[in-house]
Amino acid sequence: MNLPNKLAILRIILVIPFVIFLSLALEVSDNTAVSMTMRVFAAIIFVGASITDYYDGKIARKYNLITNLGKLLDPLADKILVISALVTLAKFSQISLWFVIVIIFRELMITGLRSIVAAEGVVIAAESLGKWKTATQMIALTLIILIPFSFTINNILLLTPLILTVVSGVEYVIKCKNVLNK
Ligand SMILES: O=P(O)(O)OC[C@H](O)CO
Repeated sequence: MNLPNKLAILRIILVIPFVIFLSLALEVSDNTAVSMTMRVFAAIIFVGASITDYYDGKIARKYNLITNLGKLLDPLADKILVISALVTLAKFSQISLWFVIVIIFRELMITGLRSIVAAEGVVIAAESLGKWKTATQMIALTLIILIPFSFTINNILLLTPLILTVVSGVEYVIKCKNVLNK
């Protein structure tokens, strides 16, 4: 359990206070001081957790701490964080449930494929498109968490991450298919 993996675990643990603050913010009206304060707390935790995503990879590469556990844990922690934000926002009708379903479907499918391929002895780490997908998801979600936009604007903000989620998902499916066909 090296530092990058500990940071990924921290990202998972931070989901608990994050969901509590975001739910509290959305339960009260959109523009009260209480709601805005809760939004700011939720956004700070979300951004903090997202930053650990940037640093765990950087530290792992710099200090040669890349492990198979890390290659699986890092994307999993990102997915847990992003999905927790999406589900909470959908629960309070802030974003389209269909967007959430598509993203969860992709994330579950890729995690499943990663495990199947890992059982064959091949570990598929995050690709550049997958990293962009996660980065754009985190940026769009930070804006949606922090600012009480309308339902339509929230969904427009999620369009780019949604497209990258699908396209990068297809890229992984092709990669896994090639590994399994070998
Ligand atoms: O697209 P994935 O599943 O490889 O996830 C990418 C990671 O979240 C990048 O840190």
